[in-house]
Amino acid sequence: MLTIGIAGGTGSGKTTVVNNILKQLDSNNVNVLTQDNYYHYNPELSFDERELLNYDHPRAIDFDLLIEHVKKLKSGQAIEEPIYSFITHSRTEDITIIQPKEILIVEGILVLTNPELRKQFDVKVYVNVDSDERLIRRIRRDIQERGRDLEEILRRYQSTLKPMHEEFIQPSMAYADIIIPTLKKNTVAIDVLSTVIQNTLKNHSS
Ligand SMILES: Nc1ncnc2c1ncn2[C@@H]1O[C@H](COP(=O)(O)OP(=O)(O)O)[C@@H](O)[C@H]1O
Ligand SMILES: Nc1ccn([C@@H]2O[C@H](COP(=O)(O)O)[C@@H](O)[C@H]2O)c(=O)n1
Repeated sequence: MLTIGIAGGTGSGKTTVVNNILKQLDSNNVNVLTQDNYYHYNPELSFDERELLNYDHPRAIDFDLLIEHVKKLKSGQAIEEPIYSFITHSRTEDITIIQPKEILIVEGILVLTNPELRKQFDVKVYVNVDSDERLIRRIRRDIQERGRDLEEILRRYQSTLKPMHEEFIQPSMAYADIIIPTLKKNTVAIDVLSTVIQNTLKNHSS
């Protein structure tokens, strides 16, 4: 199995890059694990308490479970991936059963910050976009898709998102094999990654 880690700040375009790669491939051969589904489960906290948590620190992620799932898939076993809701700040009751496939993509802001998880990746990618652009994209997306208002987004940006980005996420770019700038449509980088994946699939089937 070829395992690819894709990191980058919030709003950098990780999900968009993954979707563009999937468009060029037979998606029957590819699994995508999203770090967002591995936020710690905090059922003992109220909604108001969960809303105040720092979701940009590595401690917010259940890396033990994420690493266990990556290892299981790599060893040919199925996993039960949790499903997270940004509306309730919590895991839902649902899960997705994922069967192993030839390609595994793991994407999320913090996936290159954890040494044990990094070891699992054959290719490490960082999507790099400046903070102004990411904040603009985040405001638009969180209002349209994640049920947030401007005040909540800006409060989170100043209190946790920006400091955590500078302390943990941006420095993790140093571990990347490939850095994708997505201020423009970066078709060349997408083509390169898709070719690496297609070549791996060809080598496995020959
Ligand atoms: N190259 C790009 N140019 C303009 N907008 C983009 C680009 N890539 C992503 N976006 C937009 O920015 C927002 C955040 O992108 P997304 O892929 O969800 O980022 P991430 O997964 O890194 O948080 C989305 O609304 C998406 O449509
Ligand atoms: N309950 C939550 C959990 C996380 N976030 C924010 O999501 C961002 C990571 O997701 P991307 O798709 O943007 O990479 C991260 O910056 C958290 O602040 C949230 O708002 N609420």
